[in-house]
Amino acid sequence: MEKSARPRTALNECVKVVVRCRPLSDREKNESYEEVVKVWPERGAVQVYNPKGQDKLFTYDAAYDCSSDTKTIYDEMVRPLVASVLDGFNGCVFAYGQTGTGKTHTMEGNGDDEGIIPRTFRHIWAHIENTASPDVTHLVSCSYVELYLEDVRDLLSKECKKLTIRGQELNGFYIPEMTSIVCKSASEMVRLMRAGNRNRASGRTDMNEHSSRSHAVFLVTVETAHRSTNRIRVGKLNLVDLAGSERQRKTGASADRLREAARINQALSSLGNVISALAENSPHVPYRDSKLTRILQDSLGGNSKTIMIANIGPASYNYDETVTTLRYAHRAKAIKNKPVRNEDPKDAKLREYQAEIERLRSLIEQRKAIEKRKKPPKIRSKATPQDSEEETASIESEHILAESTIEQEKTKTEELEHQIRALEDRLVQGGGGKDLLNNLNESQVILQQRHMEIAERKKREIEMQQKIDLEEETTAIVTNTFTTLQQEVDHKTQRLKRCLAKYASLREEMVEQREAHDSERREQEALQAALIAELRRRLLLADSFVPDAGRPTVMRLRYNDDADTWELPPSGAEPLTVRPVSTPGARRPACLAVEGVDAPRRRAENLLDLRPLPLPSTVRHYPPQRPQTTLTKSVEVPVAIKKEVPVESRRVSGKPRPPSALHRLGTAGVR
Ligand SMILES: Nc1ncnc2c1ncn2[C@@H]1O[C@H](COP(=O)(O)OP(=O)(O)OP(=O)(O)O)[C@@H](O)[C@H]1O
Repeated sequence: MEKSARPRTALNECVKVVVRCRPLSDREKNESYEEVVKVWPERGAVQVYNPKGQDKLFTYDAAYDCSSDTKTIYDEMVRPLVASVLDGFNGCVFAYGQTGTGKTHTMEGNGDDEGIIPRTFRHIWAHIENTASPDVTHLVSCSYVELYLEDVRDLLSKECKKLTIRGQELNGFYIPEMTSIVCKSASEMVRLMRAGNRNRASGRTDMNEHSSRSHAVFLVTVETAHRSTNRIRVGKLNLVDLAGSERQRKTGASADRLREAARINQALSSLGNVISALAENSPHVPYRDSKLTRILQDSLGGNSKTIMIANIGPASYNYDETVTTLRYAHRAKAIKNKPVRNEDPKDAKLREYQAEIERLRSLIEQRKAIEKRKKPPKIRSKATPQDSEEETASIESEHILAESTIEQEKTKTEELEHQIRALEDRLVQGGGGKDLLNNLNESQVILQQRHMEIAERKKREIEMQQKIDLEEETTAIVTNTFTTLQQEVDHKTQRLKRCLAKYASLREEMVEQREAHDSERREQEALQAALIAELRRRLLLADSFVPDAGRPTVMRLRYNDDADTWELPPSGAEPLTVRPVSTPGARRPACLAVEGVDAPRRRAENLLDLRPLPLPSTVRHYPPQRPQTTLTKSVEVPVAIKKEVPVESRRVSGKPRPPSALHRLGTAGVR
């Protein structure tokens, strides 16, 4: 992601939230799970049957049931957003949901059901072809990154190199070294997407055969220059396929899958915190908490038009996760963004290319002018038989020199012309369209416009329906006239009952939310315990096998949060916690009195005792085996030697053993 221009004057626009429910999977059908989700597309509502209490009803900008296809979602919701991107706005479409609910299916597609990402490519190129004119120039470039285990990886680079997110909350975050490839057609973009997908981390879990183990962001940048106005508009579109939230007991994750799951859930929880903070208009939004929220900063509460697609499954055994996703999505509805058209931003590549083409053209002109002014090198006529041998040789060498100078000049000019052609080739100039206008005809454009109009009308219908539902109650009260007192009492009793029912349902909701929160916490604790156990195993291995010599270096490693790397501070930069002991041959001798913490000469310097707390010994000391000998009067080993020497003092003669990594970890979290 490149640094985006900050908004100048912006109108607030809420994040649009869409819910899509997938059909029951074969496995769910075989295990005879009930369907607990009912979608009301015409109301934009989703109802979830609650086995323990009242049903839950949530309303959104749109809701799609299991019979709907991605084409409908694209035409009704995403098409207007992509049209805005082509007009110079930033846009973001992100799919969120529990693992195995169809996020990748929605974003990338599956078989005949083409996903949102390839549909976007076709839409962009249809627009470029349709607006082709000598006045307009387009430049389309793509990048593809994934966030895997808190590493940002470039999916379009050869070795998926790790990238660093730069910037600050105030000016926005960006990824400067991300590969950006200029594309000339929709099929080229699809090829890029597929190449990136091959590099993407995925794996098998009990919930999904091909589960995405990373959050992926496909960034499309469309730059449009108008020659008549000399203005450049830059629209950036983030297409995000998040990894799914998952519960360890359902996915059966262990080892690497467990580590991935922990990171996925951590990033999603940070995303949830950002959404909550924005929805509640909190003064602090914790974007810095994870890389995912840094990448999505502009899309959530910033300069962008955003659509969230919440994917859910209908099976009863996923009731808790479905309700959590729906609550999450409902909260996101309140987020207000401030989109503005990006006009003439500093980092527009198109401007750079145009300037470079101009510079190369003027260079060629200059060369041509100089060549014209230059007198052609005086070349003597060919050697005659009367010329001496020396003269003949000099004339020939002059000839060769002149020819090579002319040749060099020619190649240089050709090189410059080639560079211009290469740059121009990257730009899609209107009118010069090779096979541009072949694919799309007028009627298709009209059809697309009609689609947008229908979608707009449908959206308004849903909004109206939701308003009507909301106002129905109030209107009934106002319009009711009562002929008898009893009638009024009955009506008011009915209202009271309804209010009490609502109150009860809210209380129930509160209890459920608390339970959900508790169960999530328990899940996180279990995950944390499993991870710490794994970490302790690794640290034990490190303590047992990393040689003493390398230990101090390892212990000096510090994590730099900003640069997002482990760093080794230069030696001597840190204050010493323990005074170094003298070595044999050194000026001062080492003795126990000097090395002890309470040594008088040490007291003034070490006010804090920074040594790690001792852990109970994990090593069992076996008594030395008595040699099996027939001698009755064996030589007794002196008691002083047999006595177990404490670990600390055993090392006094040499260097003290540096604190083990296990000491630093302590016993926290281990069961
Ligand atoms: N709307 C749908 N219609 C038919 N099948 C679907 C639909 N949505 C998802 N599926 C099927 O469900 C399975 C899981 O889908 P997918 O891999 O897209 O889930 P996901 O949410 O991306 O999972 P994860 O988070 O683990 O990557 C796939 O086999 C997919 O074909």
